Amino acid sequence: MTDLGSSDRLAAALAHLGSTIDARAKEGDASKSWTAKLLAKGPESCAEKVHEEGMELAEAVRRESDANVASEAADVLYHAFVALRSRGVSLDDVAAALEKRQGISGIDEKASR
Ligand SMILES: N=c1c2ncn([C@@H]3O[C@H](COP(=O)(O)OP(=O)(O)OP(=O)(O)O)[C@@H](O)[C@H]3O)c2ncn1[C@@H]1O[C@H](COP(=O)(O)O)[C@@H](O)[C@H]1O
Repeated sequence: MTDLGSSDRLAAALAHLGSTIDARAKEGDASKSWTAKLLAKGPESCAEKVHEEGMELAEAVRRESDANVASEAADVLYHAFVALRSRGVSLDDVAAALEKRQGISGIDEKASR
């Protein structure tokens, strides 16, 4: 099995994606931009897309090619970012949530609840 590895490419691509989504939110045209179209529909529609794309990723992990798994994961990340934007939750907020968990085992965290 291949390691996940760290990826400067992913970090750069996600930063670019975040900026693009912000730009579409500010001046996107819903007839030309999927992002603007989704954002215009509000958080409920964004949530539906996150759910749908999550199911598609799960299905790909179960029985599809590595390329499809990567593609569906990209769909999930994109739609998660749009959903965050629809709620006004920033990437810094997500980073803070991830940082708080660093070094804490998920098993220990669950046991402490
Ligand atoms: N990363 C994405 C991205 N991923 C997926 N999608 C769109 O999300 C939509 C998903 O729709 P569907 O559910 O119908 O598609 P699907 O799940 O692939 O199809 P099915 O398998 O369900 O049939 C498609 O129109 C995709 O093109 C994306 N649209 C935009 N981006 C990024 O956002 C940027 C701005 O895009 P616009 O806002 O459209 O200009 C783009 O340059 C990209 O960087």
